[in-house]
Amino acid sequence: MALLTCEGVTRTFGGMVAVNEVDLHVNEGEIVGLIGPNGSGKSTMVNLITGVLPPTSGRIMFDGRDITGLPSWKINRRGISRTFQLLRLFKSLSVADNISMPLHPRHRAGLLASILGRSEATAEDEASYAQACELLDLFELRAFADRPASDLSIGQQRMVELARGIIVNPKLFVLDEPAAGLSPPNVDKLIALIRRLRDERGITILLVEHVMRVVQELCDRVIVLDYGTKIADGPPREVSEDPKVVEAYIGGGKVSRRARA
Ligand SMILES: Nc1ncnc2c1ncn2[C@@H]1O[C@H](COP(=O)(O)OP(=O)(O)OP(=O)(O)O)[C@@H](O)[C@H]1O
Repeated sequence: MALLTCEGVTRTFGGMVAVNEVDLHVNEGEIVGLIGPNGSGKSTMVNLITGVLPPTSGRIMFDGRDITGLPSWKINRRGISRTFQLLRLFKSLSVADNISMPLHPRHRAGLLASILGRSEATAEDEASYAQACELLDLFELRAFADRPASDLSIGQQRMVELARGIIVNPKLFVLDEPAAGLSPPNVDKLIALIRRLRDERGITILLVEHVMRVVQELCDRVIVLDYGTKIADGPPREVSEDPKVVEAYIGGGKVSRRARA
């Protein structure tokens, strides 16, 4: 069953069409890759799905409801979580605090009570800390719970970003280039971890990724964008042999192709 459906989704910036009439769906329990040359519209598509940007036209349905144009915090509450291309950790905060941060606005006691140090806030803080530690066990980073995020390597920081994304128990987790800058052993760890998120926690995954090994090994299905238009949608092996996809990549992305034009 489709958890996410985009119908005729378009986004323009001035006269430039970044995403052009895209139809796509992600089924419950699937790991779907969203790929394409530089500038093909992947990040814009992610921003439209997660409410960072409203579409210019088209409709986005999630879990049976229309989420088109909702702000990102509402979309997050409906069950879509995401990571960003650039790491967004608070380096001086502890690893556990970074992971539990998305829980705080949801707490009954809220930020003010937390500042005033009321006991209800303390109980919720303890519960958040325990949840963060449980995820740190899963990510094999438990020993770092109380250390500042700045003590972590880039690979470990990416894991912390993933943990922060799933602490709210999303139905759909959208990952924007999670393998960027990772060493090959860390890419292996990432692949295993994302698979566990789906298999053990039932989280559906939409993954933007340039590292093709991740896409080939992990994805059930791959959607390809080129110049904002969907040009392929199918199993990874089939898509990688599709002449339109080969041409899009050989064409080299927006810089060289627009220069050629
Ligand atoms: N806020 C914006 N204002 C104007 N143009 C934008 C904006 N965001 C994206 N674009 C343009 O939209 C097009 C698609 O960009 P987008 O970042 O979505 O592509 P991408 O496939 O994610 O690229 P990359 O792989 O390099 O991250 C590009 O031509 C980009 O310059």
